[in-house]
Amino acid sequence: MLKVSNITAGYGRLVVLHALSANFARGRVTAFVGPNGCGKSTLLKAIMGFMPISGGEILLEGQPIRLIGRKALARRIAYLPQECQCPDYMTLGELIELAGYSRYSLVGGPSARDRQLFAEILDLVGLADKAGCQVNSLSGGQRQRAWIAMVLAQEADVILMDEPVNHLDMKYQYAVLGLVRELSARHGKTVIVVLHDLNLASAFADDVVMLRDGKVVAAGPAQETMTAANVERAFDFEADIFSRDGRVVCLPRMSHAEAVAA
Ligand SMILES: Nc1ncnc2c1ncn2[C@@H]1O[C@H](COP(=O)(O)OP(=O)(O)OP(=O)(O)O)[C@@H](O)[C@H]1O
Repeated sequence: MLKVSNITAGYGRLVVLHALSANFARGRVTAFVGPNGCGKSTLLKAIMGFMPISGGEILLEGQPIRLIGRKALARRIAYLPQECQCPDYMTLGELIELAGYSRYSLVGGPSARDRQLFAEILDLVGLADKAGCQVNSLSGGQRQRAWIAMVLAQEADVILMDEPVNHLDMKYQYAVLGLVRELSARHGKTVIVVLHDLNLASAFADDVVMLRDGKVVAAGPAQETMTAANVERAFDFEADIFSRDGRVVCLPRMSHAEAVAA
């Protein structure tokens, strides 16, 4: 579905991604993990065409992304950046409606089907009673769910999410990632999600790509990539890896006292 082939990209003279390659199949969830500054967000921005790439190619169903117009791309890839903002006056209902703009005709707004979809999505993220509220008046976690609803309302086949559950409590972390996983499995969405929590990555992603310094340290099914050796290579951090109910669990070896001393 989406193929990142040997891409090199960065900011001015700073090269962040070094000949990085990764494949994303339809209907699979891939988690990108890696230390701060290793290039996870940069990769998502490069896929969206928000920054030039100096080498390599990004292909969506075989077509170079750089040749796809912005509106056409919005119908096919939805992107949730790390930081989202909207004007104070905007309500949640308006935000969701805005997300579907690439589907509307020039004169018509959302169709009855669109409105039905928006209501279902708000229900899914637990904000059905907040459609009339200003987005900026919601709590941090509610606002994050509002942004997630916005991305889902775009109805794109590929969804890119940069740390989508950072502000959420445990229940909603699981609810949101569970929902994303179900969308992927049931509707064949290709999902790429940047996560910091390796245990969430192993619980919800089919594949994990571990990055360090803009290069891939390991890529593949979570069970295979999340090994103690790979975690140490990527993060310079010692952890024990356990397997529970077919899911891998990562537990830092370092005690609180050792962390303070380090
Ligand atoms: N707009 C920018 N201009 C210049 N350098 C940037 C810019 N954005 C990011 N960088 C640099 O690019 C590198 C990779 O940043 P990026 O945000 O992709 O990392 P990340 O893996 O997503 O990090 P984090 O886990 O902290 O969110 C860092 O060295 C960062 O300082």
